[in-house]
Amino acid sequence: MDATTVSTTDDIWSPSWDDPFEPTTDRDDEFAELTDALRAVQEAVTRSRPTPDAAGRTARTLRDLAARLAAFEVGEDEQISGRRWDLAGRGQTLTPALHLDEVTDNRARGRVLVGRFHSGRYAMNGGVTPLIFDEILARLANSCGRPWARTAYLHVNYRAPAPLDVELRVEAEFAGQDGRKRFMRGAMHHGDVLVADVEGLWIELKPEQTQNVSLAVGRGAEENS
Ligand SMILES: CCCCCCCC(=O)SCCNC(=O)CCNC(=O)[C@H](O)C(C)(C)COP(=O)(O)OP(=O)(O)OC[C@H]1O[C@@H](n2cnc3c(N)ncnc32)[C@H](O)[C@@H]1OP(=O)(O)O
Repeated sequence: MDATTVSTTDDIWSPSWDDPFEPTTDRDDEFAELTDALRAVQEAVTRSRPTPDAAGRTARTLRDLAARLAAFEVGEDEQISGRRWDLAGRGQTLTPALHLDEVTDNRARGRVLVGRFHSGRYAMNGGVTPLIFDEILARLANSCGRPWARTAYLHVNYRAPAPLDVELRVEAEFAGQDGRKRFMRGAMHHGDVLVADVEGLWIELKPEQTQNVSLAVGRGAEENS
């Protein structure tokens, strides 16, 4: 078997978790499919209570897959993960896949669905909320040709437990600019219920702070295609 061929573990996995969104990826896109598959594994491992034998066999399979992918390791500027701006989730699996419906000069709107992998016990883990806010606020802060800025703070208020396996709406607003400082606001809703809101500060980087860093929101897709 060459490095691009992997075995499956159909005998062990029988995924039961369906994403009610449309498929997050173009199924002809192999890297996007790989990311989707990894999310499915994360969710399935979290939801399972395998026998020791099934756990051991699965662990060996996963280690085998990691070793096969290690043959394709590249530097951070060459990797695909996190740089596929055209995909929900940008081809990464740290943050739940955020489906962006709109990004304008001063507003962004998206949807996210969080499974048990990101659970803090029957509700979304409190550390995941800032991940989602950071994602959408950063996209807005750095959109429309604005020079790259980094998060200086995120002040999150948790207003209600965020339910799992249902669609949450996430909104971001560009609240103002003062020199290099960009003030951002955001909110997360489940239906009419405000789940969390946030205030964030992004600071535009000075030239010396961008050295050796490839920064381009929205150009990753073409770079990687
Ligand atoms: C779209 C892609 C999705 C991925 C999302 C990724 C987004 C991120 O998570 S970025 C990673 C997390 N953030 C970081 O790692 C940033 C770490 N921090 C830094 O690098 C620096 O502190 C940085 C760049 C934010 C600011 O440093 P520096 O440029 O030296 O700022 P400095 O000149 O001291 O301050 C500029 C202004 O900002 C203010 N400021 C800076 N930090 C803060 C802060 N934490 N709180 C309040 N004000 C602040 C200063 O008071 C100053 O204000 P003023 O101009 O009125 O005097």
